[in-house]
Amino acid sequence: MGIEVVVEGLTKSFGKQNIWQDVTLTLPAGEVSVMLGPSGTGKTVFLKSIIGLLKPERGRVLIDGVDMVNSRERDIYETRKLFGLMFQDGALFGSMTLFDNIAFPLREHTRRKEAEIRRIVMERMEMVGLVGAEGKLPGEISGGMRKRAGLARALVLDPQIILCDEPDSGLDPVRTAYLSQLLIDLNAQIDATMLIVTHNLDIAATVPDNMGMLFRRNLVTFGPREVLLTSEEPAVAQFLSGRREGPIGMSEEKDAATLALEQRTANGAPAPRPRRIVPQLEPSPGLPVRRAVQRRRERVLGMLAQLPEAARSAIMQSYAPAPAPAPAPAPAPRPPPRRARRERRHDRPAAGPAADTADTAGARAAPPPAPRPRPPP
Ligand SMILES: Nc1ncnc2c1ncn2[C@@H]1O[C@H](COP(=O)(O)OP(=O)(O)OP(=O)(O)O)[C@@H](O)[C@H]1O
Repeated sequence: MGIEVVVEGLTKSFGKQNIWQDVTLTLPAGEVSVMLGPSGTGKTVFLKSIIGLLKPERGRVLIDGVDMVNSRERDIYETRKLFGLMFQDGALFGSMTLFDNIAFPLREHTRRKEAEIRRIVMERMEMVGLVGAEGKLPGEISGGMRKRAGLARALVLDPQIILCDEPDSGLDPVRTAYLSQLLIDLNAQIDATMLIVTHNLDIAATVPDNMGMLFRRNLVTFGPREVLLTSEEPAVAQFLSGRREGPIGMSEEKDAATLALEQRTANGAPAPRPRRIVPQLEPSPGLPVRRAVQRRRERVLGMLAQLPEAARSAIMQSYAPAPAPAPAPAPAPRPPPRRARRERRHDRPAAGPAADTADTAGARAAPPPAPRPRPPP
């Protein structure tokens, strides 16, 4: 099972530029979380801080008892082996085949024999649907395949925490939909804790158990997906509806004058689209159920009283038992005996739709016998 990641009071600056401050959240073990936020709000910096590649000046990131900010470098290095990283561009070595790229962490960090490495690499390539492309160079394959290769490489060391930085960047909507399914399928198969940074609203709507958003140097919110998806917080609502009207501007945030002008002219702006929570993706048929689902259910129901009303009702709806299937239609009445039928025919009014008897209805419902398939010429 994946490992819980506890972030407490994390603050990161580069010189005088504060990126975000006092970020506190927990990535629940084995669940999938998404971090949203306009460009430049420090999502990548957040991922790098979790894995200990960047050093925040305050706060802690606790993983299995190790603080990735303040512990000894040796402990941080060891704990980093629990992670799988998928970068925006796949970060593949251009001169190596996909096989060698994916095998790279195994050859670098383990003493496994080549036969064992081959088995693991081929297994991961199968998981991401790349079997047959082992000999290709990154430059010879599509962007979607490069992403999947990056994901396969992130998986070879059996990570318990997977960080994905904009896995959808550069992908068309169809490939993005496949990638969303792949992420859920992976979670079902390996039960790892996952954090995905993305701008993609389809991924955000269908993949995660939990969601958060960074804006204006703060974590606006983090919690069960329903909290963010029903949030009335202006920056969240604007981001989710992809509108220009709201506090998010071209350069991350608007100044007060622009916002005031916008509010004065708000009457002319198109009405925001109503928001609807779509169901979370299920693993593909044949895969195990996600073990995180039951754990999350218990966790979320336990915190229900502390959540806003809209989120509470969305959660209750999602956990409501599925409606019972509609009752089977009553069997058609049996045709009366022949004599009675003949008598009744005399009473019948003019023929029309109302004259639909069990006989005719039955005749209509029975499809004509299907023609037998002809053998091919
Ligand atoms: N090593 C660094 N040194 C100085 N500044 C940095 C460094 N890394 C990132 N930054 C700055 O931190 C800010 C946040 O960058 P980051 O890449 O984390 O944003 P992001 O939210 O991931 O953006 P995007 O969605 O566009 O990828 C930016 O202003 C960036 O210039």
